[in-house]
Amino acid sequence: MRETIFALSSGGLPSGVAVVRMSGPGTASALEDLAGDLPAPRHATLKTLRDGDGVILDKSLILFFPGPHSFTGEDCGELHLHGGRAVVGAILETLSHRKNFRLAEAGEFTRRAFLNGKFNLTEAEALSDLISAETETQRRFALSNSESRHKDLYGQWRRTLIQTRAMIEAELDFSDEEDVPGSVAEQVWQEVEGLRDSLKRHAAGYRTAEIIREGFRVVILGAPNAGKSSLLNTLARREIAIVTDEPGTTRDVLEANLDINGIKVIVTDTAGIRENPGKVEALGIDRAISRAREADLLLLMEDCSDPVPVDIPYETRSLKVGNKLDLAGSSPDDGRYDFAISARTGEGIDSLLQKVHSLATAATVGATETLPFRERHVQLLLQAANHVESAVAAVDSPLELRAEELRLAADSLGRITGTIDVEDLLDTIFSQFCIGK
Ligand SMILES: Nc1nc2c(ncn2[C@@H]2O[C@H](COP(=O)(O)OP(=O)(O)OP(=O)(O)O)[C@@H](O)[C@H]2O)c(=O)[nH]1
Ligand SMILES: [K+]
Ligand SMILES: [Mg+2]
Repeated sequence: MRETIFALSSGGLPSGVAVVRMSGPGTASALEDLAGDLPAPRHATLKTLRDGDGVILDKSLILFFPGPHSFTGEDCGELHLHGGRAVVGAILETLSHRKNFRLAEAGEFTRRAFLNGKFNLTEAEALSDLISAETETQRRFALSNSESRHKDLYGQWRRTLIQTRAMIEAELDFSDEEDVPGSVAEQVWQEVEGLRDSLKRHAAGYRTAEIIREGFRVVILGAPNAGKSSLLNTLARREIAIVTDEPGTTRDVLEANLDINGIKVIVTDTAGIRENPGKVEALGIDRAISRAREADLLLLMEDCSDPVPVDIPYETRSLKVGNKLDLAGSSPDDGRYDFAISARTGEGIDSLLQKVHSLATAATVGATETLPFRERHVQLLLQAANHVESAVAAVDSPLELRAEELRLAADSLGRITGTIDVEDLLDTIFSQFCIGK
């Protein structure tokens, strides 16, 4: 018999209300035993909940959602408890003693919903993103991905591939006849080549999705004492990094997550770069340089009252920032810096932030398009593109083989949304969800 799963689905305790959710065949009898009788479907009903010995557990709103019209497609129940640790503890304890009841694993409710056809895989992943969304851009992106737009797009591409196969197979069937129109094949292959390009272009859009989901990465680089850590603290509005007048204070990589007008930005402070550093500092400098390579934007910082430029090779977009404007007396030479600021007085910080915001916005404009938003999606898309490429390139191969490549490409696409067997992927995908989801 299928187990009934349960979990605290609301956040940390204590809280005003705590929602315990359950799903599975034992739901109705559990609600009945707890509340005395089963409430009408989908009607919030105030009930006194008791354990098996009749001891009162809590007075709470309870809901019953009979399957298949529920979140998971199974019978589901919700207990809206008083959000105390002992209350929730007592309820979970009582449920755990029921036969075939157990605590849900991470993402298990959503997994059951997926298996019952409530949504496809990308929609489930988008739901997980919606729960972790911290900024407006992340929220909107996750919501739009929770619609069927991936399934629509990949479905359309799969249909093209399947139709093409059908045409090739038709050609095979008639190949012993004289007047098979060779031009049909030509036109078909052109379309397939176009599809390969679309797949590649679409896969490349992952970078935009990554910036939205993970954050736009800004790395501050510069000589020791330029004021990098001071800038990080000013931007984060708290003392994340130690600031002293000693050059070489920061040895490690420090990060602050900012929400700049709805976009997640990760600012990284690094060890000051200089010749002949100490042992620990040298390791810090290596880290600084490797972070700089992954950055979306570098802030190359100098003390503008005493500039010591650093010279490292990089290809990333960068801005030159002159700090300690308050010490420089007057604005530094025109053109030497993109921005002159004082991490101490806050002068110039707003316009620097505005610039960072506009660059981050530019990097995320693609958010309204359908984009792959997991590494997993990209791998399958590139797999599909490679199969299509093999089909296109194998001009001298038998048509059967080329048709087979197209079938493999269509399957790769189907795996993204879970249209095609994905059993082996489910553990990895749903374990990234939180408990109770
Ligand atoms: N007057 C003035 N002093 C500043 C400003 N920004 C930083 N400082 C001072 O400069 C010194 C170095 O600042 P840090 O923020 O530690 O510099 P850093 O670049 O992180 O230095 P390292 O970690 O050693 O590479 C400290 O004494 C700060 O108080 C500024 O805008 N104006
Ligand atoms: K310092
Ligand atoms: Mg520092």
